[in-house]
Amino acid sequence: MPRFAANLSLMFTERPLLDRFAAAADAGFAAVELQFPYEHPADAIASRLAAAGLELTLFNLSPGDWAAGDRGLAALPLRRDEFRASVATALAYAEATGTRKLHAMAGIASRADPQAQAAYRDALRYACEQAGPRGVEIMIEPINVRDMPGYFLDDFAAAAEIIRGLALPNLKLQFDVYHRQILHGDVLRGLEALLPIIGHVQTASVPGRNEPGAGELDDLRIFRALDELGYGGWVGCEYRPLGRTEDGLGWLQRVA
Ligand SMILES: O=C(O)[C@@H](O)C(=O)CO
Ligand SMILES: [Mg+2]
Repeated sequence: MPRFAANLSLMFTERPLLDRFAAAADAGFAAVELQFPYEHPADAIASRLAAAGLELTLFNLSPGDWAAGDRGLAALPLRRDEFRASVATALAYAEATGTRKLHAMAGIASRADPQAQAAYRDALRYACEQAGPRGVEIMIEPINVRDMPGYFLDDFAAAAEIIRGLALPNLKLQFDVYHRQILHGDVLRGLEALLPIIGHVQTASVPGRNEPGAGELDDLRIFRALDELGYGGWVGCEYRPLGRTEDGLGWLQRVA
């Protein structure tokens, strides 16, 4: 079975963020991921990771002003400077926390807009150039537009075309099984076809985005397929527990 990382933005939310690291370690996780770490100084996160003996596998670049509706900056031509600043901030956090994967969210824009397309490619080139010498990979993740209406990158084939077209050694696909199933289905064939460009995988049941096994897919079969395909990375558990986080970890014991 693959190795699982708890997503501390959605799991263990019964406590403040900084207290979730110890809770994840106590529950048996060796790694965690985060959506946005920026409310806390990087060294505060680093010391909680060290104290809990955890690896931080991935977090996102700043998405802009989430409360105002921003969902990333990469495809927004007028936010180029802000995007570039977010790369520098994320790389400083990555260095402090030993994180090797960063997800660059695209933003709310149309893929049919040539200016958005050009901005996106320029932003990804810039982020990869900055991240490469530091041993960091940049992820792009197709997100379903039921959850995020108007999101630029809502198609796995489009993401693959961008990654293959840019041909940057540290630009990879974040394959979130939850989004894949809602957008296209055909999860196993998708994993198989896209494996060479996959840099990170995330899981949640569909449609509720809860514990693996709680939805319409055979999530355990998907985990086995990841193993069979030779995926050696972490699987981020980006789900909202149905009840108390610890009470919903039976699926993890079953796959361990
Ligand atoms: O799937 C998601 O929503 C996340 O991976 C993310 O980073 C954006 O919220
Ligand atoms: Mg995701």
